[in-house]
Amino acid sequence: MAATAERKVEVFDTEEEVAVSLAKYIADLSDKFCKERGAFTIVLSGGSLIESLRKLVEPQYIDSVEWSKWHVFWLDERVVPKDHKDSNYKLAYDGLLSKVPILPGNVYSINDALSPEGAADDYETRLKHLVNCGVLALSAASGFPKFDLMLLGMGPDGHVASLFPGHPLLKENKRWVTFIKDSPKPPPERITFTFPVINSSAYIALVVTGAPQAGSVQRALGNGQISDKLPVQMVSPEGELTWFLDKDAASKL
Ligand SMILES: O=C1O[C@H](COP(=O)(O)O)[C@@H](O)[C@H](O)[C@H]1O
Repeated sequence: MAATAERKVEVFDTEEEVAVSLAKYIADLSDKFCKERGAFTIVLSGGSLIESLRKLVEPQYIDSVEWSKWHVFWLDERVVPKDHKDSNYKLAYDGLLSKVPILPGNVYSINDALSPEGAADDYETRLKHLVNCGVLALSAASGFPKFDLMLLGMGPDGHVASLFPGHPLLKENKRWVTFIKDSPKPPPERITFTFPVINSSAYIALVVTGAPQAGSVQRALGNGQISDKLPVQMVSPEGELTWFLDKDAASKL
């Protein structure tokens, strides 16, 4: 479905250098899309990614980024209350959103009062509404929503979003947002964007730090021929894919 991605791999000595470079990358894309279309649609993951966004709250970016034009989404979310320790929304709110002047109405968190099925349906319906009102673009190539930037993390097992190795959801090709009730990583109930949505993105940053991830990074970026693809190997956007790795994550390359 998606055209072959333009892929860049950036390796930094430290996670601190990853965070510095990532902040500039995001700020530059924000500037580009705010100028081009008057809005910037950015998709956050949970996990270690949020800590790596810490440089965005420094004065240099607080004062220059057009935060009021940001529209913030989640690649995946755990179906727990928003104040629960496992909530990806809470993680992002505490680490970033509470510290920058993004309009509350432009932060699209899930309805945590619904079941996983209901929350996935509700999120997909809200995305369709945002396409209809022009906030969210639609990919002419795939017919799925085209976010300006997605920030992906990767688990040690090679999962991205809540799309886990060997799970049937890897093959979902109709839904924009779906749900899982048997996530191998707790908590079990989650909603997640599907691969057709991920791969319709204009830009994707895959941010991976730490030694436990090195084996999956090697499988994804090394030369070995392995027939069984890890979820991370299925990330192939219409636009540009950039890996941000620290030395530990890249240690087996
Ligand atoms: O459960 C999740 O895990 C992945 C990876 O997290 P990390 O802490 O290993 O970076 C994360 O990207 C996803 O959003 C989250 O729900």
